[in-house]
Amino acid sequence: MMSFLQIFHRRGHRIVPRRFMSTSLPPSPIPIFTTVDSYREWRRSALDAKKTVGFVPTMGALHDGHLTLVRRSLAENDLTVLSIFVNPAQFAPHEDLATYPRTLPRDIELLFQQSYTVPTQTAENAPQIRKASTIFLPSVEEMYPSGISQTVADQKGTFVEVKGYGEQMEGKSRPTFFRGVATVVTKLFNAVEPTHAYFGQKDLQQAILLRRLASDLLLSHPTPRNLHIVPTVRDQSSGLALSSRNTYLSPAGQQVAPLLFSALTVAQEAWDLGINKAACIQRAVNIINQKKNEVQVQGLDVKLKLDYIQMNDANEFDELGAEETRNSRERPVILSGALYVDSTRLIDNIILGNASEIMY
Ligand SMILES: Nc1ncnc2c1ncn2[C@@H]1O[C@H](COP(=O)(O)OP(=O)(O)OP(=O)(O)O)[C@@H](O)[C@H]1O
Ligand SMILES: CC(C)(CO)[C@@H](O)C(=O)[O-]
Ligand code: BAL
Repeated sequence: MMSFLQIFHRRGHRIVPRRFMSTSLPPSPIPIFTTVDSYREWRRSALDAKKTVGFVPTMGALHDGHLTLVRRSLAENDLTVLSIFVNPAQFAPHEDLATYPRTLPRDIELLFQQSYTVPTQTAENAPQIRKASTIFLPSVEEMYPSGISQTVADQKGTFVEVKGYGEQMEGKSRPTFFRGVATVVTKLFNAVEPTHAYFGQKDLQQAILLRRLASDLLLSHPTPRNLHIVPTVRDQSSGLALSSRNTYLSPAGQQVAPLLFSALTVAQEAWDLGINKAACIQRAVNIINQKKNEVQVQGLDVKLKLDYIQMNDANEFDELGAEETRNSRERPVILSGALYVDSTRLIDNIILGNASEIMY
């Protein structure tokens, strides 16, 4: 049987699948597949070799949040695949599809730096070091053979909707977002056939909705149980959740961006004291308003606009009633928010209650 590397052609330190020797790709020590067919050839050999495949879907512009998902996958799977695809269907026509950061050469470099040393049973065995196995980098045409319009009314072809779970929180502000995400992730799962898949808590509604999708569509690659959610990685000193869109922030914007997490933390503290939902959220809103005043007094060149702060059931996503307290809820609650810092929309969340019911 051919080894994994035998199906690639080596040229210097660049390794690309034989079937795709494009000059438009940057040099990469990690094999890059740009078509589903070529990826499937690799996937078949992984299947024959009975290897488990961990999958980390991304839109690129990698940071330590993504890399934490990669490291978890490396630790839990024989092979790890990372996809980079900026999915037009999840961007509304007025959103930032055109300007979304695209940093492929740096992404490849960062990914290649990640490794996991498999613990060995005996001192004689040489330690096995795992690194990412492949990057799946499809074109828009590859992912949307029927074409794709960002305007839902103009779309033709097959789309996936998770009804009842995409209208709250993020879905209220971005009504077509989860349709786009559910559609592309279904396609990615079909193409990549992962044993395990890894998503970040920063986009918690997305990850829980995708578990629902895996359950409703009876997926086996991955099963809902094998769709994992990894805690949000934050800037150590400010608490700001890492996000590709943070690169849009001006210096003044970077200074105030940790505000969203601070406001959520204040609401969490109030909730833990037994204070009701409406009052918890009011305390968080007060923190934001206070900062708006400070910004004005200090003459900082930055505009803040709160989109929402909400509390929703972590399974059904129904919004909590104003009078509810921690005593009225047995199951975990998502405390989440979105804040515009100038035109950059930042999101964040904290799980209230038993997070281990969700975070696995
Ligand atoms: N700070 C983070 N901690 C943990 N996971 C994260 C973090 N940021 C992103 N992820 C996860 O990485 C995966 C890919 O996310 P994506 O490529 O959209 O990056 P992003 O930083 O979330 O970008 P954006 O700025 O567009 O929200 C998602 O599952 C997302 O939840
Ligand atoms: C899951 C995802 C890769 C689908 O495009 C995207 O929404 C993201 O990066 O969170
Ligand atoms: N991380 C979520 C991707 C998006 O906002 O489009």
